[in-house]
Amino acid sequence: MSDLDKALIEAARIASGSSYSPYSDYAVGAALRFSDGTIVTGTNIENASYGLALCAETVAVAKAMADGKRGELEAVAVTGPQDRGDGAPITPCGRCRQVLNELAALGGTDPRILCVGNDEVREVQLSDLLPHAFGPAHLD
Ligand SMILES: O=c1ccn([C@H]2C[C@H](O)[C@@H](CO)O2)c(=O)[nH]1
Repeated sequence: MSDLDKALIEAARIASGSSYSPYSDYAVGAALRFSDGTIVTGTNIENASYGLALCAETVAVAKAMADGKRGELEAVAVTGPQDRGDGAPITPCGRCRQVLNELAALGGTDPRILCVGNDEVREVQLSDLLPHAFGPAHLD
């Protein structure tokens, strides 16, 4: 794995340290890398009204876009807790796939998604996770 990808995964892990997840105790970290090298991170933010939880990936996209970031989204790393489940790589939920797709479409990329597990990093493309996506082009 490249040093750039290792750094992206590390950034996601560090971000998960700020997770506010008292209800699930499931800290997720996400890190976005743009083609200019910029990294934007996010972590999950839960709510006493459980269904209002914000996922790490969605928070990262919101942070980037709120700061005016509109570049080419190159890669995304997602990390979860290492002591839960079977340690399989964590994959973005359905809503996060759609949210990521919007940012990716703006920059015209199909980003690599690095799904981090305990013993493995599974790399997929966003288009693998969300084939035939609905996006901004449909509204032209
Ligand atoms: O891709 C995912 C999947 C889940 N979560 C969060 C939502 C909730 O806070 C916790 C348990 O579902 O993990 C994310 O942040 N990203």
